[in-house]
Amino acid sequence: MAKDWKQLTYLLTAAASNKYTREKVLAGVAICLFTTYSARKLYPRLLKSLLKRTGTGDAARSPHKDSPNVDKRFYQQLKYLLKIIFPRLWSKEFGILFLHTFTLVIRTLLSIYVAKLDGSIVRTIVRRDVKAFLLLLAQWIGIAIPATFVNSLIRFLESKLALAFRTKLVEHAYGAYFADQTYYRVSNLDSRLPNADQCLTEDITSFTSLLAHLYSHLTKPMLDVALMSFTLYSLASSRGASSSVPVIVATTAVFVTAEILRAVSPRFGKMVAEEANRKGYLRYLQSRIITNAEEIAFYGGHKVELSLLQKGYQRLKRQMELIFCQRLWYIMLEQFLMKYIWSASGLIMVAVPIITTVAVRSDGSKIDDDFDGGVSDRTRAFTTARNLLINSADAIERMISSYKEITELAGYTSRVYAMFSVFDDVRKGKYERNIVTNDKKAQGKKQLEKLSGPLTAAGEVVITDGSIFIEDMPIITPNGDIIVKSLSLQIGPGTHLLITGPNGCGKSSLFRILSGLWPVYGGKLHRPDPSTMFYIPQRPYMSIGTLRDQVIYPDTLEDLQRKGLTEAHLEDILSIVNLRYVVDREGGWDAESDWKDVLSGGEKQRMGMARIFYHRPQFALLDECTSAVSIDVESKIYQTIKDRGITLLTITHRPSLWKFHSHLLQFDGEGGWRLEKFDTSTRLSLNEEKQKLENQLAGIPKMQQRLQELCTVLGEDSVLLSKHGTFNDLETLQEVLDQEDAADEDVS
Ligand SMILES: Nc1ncnc2c1ncn2[C@@H]1O[C@H](COP(=O)(O)OP(=O)(O)OP(=O)(O)O)[C@@H](O)[C@H]1O
Repeated sequence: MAKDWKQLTYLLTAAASNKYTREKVLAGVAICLFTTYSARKLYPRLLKSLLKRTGTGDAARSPHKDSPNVDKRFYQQLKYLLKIIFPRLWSKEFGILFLHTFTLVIRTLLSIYVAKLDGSIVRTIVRRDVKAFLLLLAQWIGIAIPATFVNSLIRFLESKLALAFRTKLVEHAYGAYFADQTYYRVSNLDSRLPNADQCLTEDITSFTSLLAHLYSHLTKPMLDVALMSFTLYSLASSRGASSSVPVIVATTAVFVTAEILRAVSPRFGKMVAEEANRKGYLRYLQSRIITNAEEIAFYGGHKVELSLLQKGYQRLKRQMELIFCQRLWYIMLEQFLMKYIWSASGLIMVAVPIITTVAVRSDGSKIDDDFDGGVSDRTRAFTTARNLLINSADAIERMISSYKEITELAGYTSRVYAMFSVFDDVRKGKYERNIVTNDKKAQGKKQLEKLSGPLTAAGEVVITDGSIFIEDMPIITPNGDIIVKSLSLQIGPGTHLLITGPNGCGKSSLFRILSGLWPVYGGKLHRPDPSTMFYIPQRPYMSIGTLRDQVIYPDTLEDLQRKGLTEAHLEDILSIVNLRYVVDREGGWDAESDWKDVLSGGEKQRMGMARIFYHRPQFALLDECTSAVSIDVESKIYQTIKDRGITLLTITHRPSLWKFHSHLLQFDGEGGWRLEKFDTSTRLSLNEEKQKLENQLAGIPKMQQRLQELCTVLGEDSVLLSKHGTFNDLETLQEVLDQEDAADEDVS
């Protein structure tokens, strides 16, 4: 065994040794050049030529626009991602990579050793040398233990490498996704990343697994080819054969194969990216059903949802089938060229030196003059060479066949890179969105003005200590629609503002701008830090966690303890919103449940209001958040908020809440607005009169219809109807009634 190790070392240092003649060294250099050429030139050439077919272009910011290919852009994107994975040289990831590479080298050396051992065993069999055979067999079994361990270690380190890569990317992605409300902006203000969840989970996993796999699958074959070619060369040289024939045969076989595969390779990168896209869409459809299960069940909407799911699945299936079909013939061709054509050229490579030369020992005696005519030695040489050749062919096959995987990697690289670049852009306030035209959107509504060109957040935003000051600020949707052209108002502490207006006039949008979710596209906005404003939305949000977590959201238990608050405080808060009973009903503060389903609509809204009393903000932004709460509890909650010194900014349609506000901001739904001091009593009496009139007039069409019926039954005309026909609107009716009154007065 020690002898064989010695031989291996000898082979590796042979090039530097002066035992080789000039011709041998030149042949060795030729083999090394061939190996290097295959690994470094042929391969990229193959990739480059493919680019010509698929078309290149410099890195566009959004890879979804162009199909991902193995091109300059792919290398740039990969470089960007590798910088995230390997932030510095001395990192854990580099450590694993180094260990993995070291194991791959060991594996190659072991393969060479095993190939030679195999040849020697065959020779002992041909020579019928039992003692030597048993000795070599013991060596065979002995080497199997480290060899199998190294094989298993390679897989283990590959998985560790993939996990380490994934951890780095996930940490980076989460950091970017949760910075500056990017998670909101990505889906609401930008349309480049429709399935961020798919990118954050599936795509990162696929990318990192493929990257680690490819590292292993490219490094090992390159090492194999280099070391095994050298060993093959030394075997041929030991028989005094020229190395030129094998080199020419091998180069021609590899070059021709690569050229053929280049010409016919399908665009796997593009196909894989599309597959990931469709997977993401299907996932989105499924998650929508889980989120809205109750609503869909009430509507009985399962047919529509099922058909949407089926369509989504069919789209994915079609794409997967396309990839399978392309792979079917591509792999067939690959196998044909690499297994059969290469084997044939391999046999030529092995046979030529053995057939054409006579091996000579260093003392000048011919091996063929041995007692068996040199048969056993030729058999050993053939077996060893064949083993090495099979291993090398296998290695080159793996290198070329991994091109398919590289194109797939290009697909995932493009998606993961796209995710990071969109996160980056959105964080910097650069948004791209597919603009919806007004025509369809504004049916039955006044046409909204639309901004042309890219939207830029040109407004001035200043953080103040306490008041909100808005000057000439437009309210513009992410779609570019100008809902309000210019808004100016000032809200100091204690200015309790009620906001009203028709649906879609921009009430919630004003809150989005105040909270920093939407950019300020013009004018001035001076406001306190968003952390001092607490927004309660129309749809109450329940988090995952305990009952306590629901009240203190988004604080954690540690925050609660740091603030010095106790469960007694929380119980007081729940008493204000009439929810104290929930603590007992659900089994205490530590109870965990699916709160979205466990609490009723009104309970959820009251829980939302409880958060105001826990956080005690300067401003409470309440967006129709008590529509399911009974009026008495609602009044109690509003009064307590005011008593605690919190300023109200309320969107509501309920007159019962008017009395808690001092000012009214009224949007007209056509871009206009009015701000006035709120005179609750006058407004209430006017509202009462309006409702009375509405109730009275609501009966008129019915009365009119009944009058018509009576006329038909009696066969008589009505004075009102004969004069004016039917009343199409209330104005006409009023006119008729006035005329009738005047006529009656004249008569009397
Ligand atoms: N993320 C978004 N992207 C594009 N347009 C949006 C977005 N969110 C809201 N809009 C549009 O902005 C307009 C104003 O919406 P907003 O939610 O402010 O209305 P609202 O006055 O609060 O209505 P409602 O009383 O029905 O709640 C609507 O036309 C809506 O379609």
